[in-house]
Amino acid sequence: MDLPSVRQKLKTFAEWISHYNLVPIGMLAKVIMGGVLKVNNLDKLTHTKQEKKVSEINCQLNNEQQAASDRIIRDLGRYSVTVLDGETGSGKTEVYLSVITELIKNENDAQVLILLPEIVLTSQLVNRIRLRISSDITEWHSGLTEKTRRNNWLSIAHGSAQVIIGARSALFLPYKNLKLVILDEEHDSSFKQEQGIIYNARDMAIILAKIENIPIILSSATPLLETVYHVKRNNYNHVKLTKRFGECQIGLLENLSIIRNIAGETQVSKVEYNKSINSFYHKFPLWLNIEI
Ligand SMILES: Nc1ncnc2c1ncn2[C@@H]1O[C@H](COP(=O)(O)OP(=O)(O)OP(=O)(O)O)[C@@H](O)[C@H]1O
Repeated sequence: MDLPSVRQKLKTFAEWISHYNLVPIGMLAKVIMGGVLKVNNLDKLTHTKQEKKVSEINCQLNNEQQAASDRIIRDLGRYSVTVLDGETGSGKTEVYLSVITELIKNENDAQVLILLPEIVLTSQLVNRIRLRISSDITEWHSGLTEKTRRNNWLSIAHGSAQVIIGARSALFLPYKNLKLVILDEEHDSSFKQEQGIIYNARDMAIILAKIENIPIILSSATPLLETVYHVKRNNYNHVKLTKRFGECQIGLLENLSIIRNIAGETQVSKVEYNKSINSFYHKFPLWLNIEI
């Protein structure tokens, strides 16, 4: 039977997680096997080979997005953490999709992992990417049937799956040639797994990138304070999108970057602005002391 072997880097990653999160390595082995390798179903371990067909992205980036994409592409090929910071609707997803296409264009066998905080976001993004760059997107989350799970796990291990979109546990898959990790909505607390194996997938994704010596992109409209701290210390690269794409409007002034932007463009009166900022400051006092 043509079963993939476990790469040393995956073992190193599992050992690191086990040590850091005080988790028995056996429990991690089970997650790595993805519920796929079972003694009584070895005969079912065959998979449909995926056709590699990531194509040119059919989207023209604006100047700011293009500059962001170019900046990230410059760092492909080695470990780096880049914060892709831009308000909702500024086109962060389009930027990282263009990075993915560029990467796969240059390296035909490269695999990319996009980690999302919620399963429900997975299918939305899968549909969007299918329209944009490729029909072969591989999903990984608890909502898959056993058969799909088996097929996807094997495609990932054999390297025929190229763009993998998943929830937390996708971190532990046996990638053959992982070259880029993207963590979308990096601030989302759902990246914390609080049952069974307790870990923070956001932090562990950075460790995975470090061990694999590959770049990781942290995408967010509201980066975490610890992310802001690392940007200020120059530990992370910082790429900023300052404009929403097109002229779409957002209903509520709930986000500091929106409040700032509106103040900058003086679309609201000073009194309204001060009222918004004071109420925000009341809720999140630390934010206002940190400019990035
Ligand atoms: N260069 C572009 N060309 C065409 N459409 C674009 C472009 N950039 C962004 N858009 C469109 O603008 C909308 C918002 O873009 P996108 O989802 O990439 O933003 P985002 O910053 O990732 O948003 P969120 O923070 O909600 O994840 C989408 O409908 C997207 O298709």
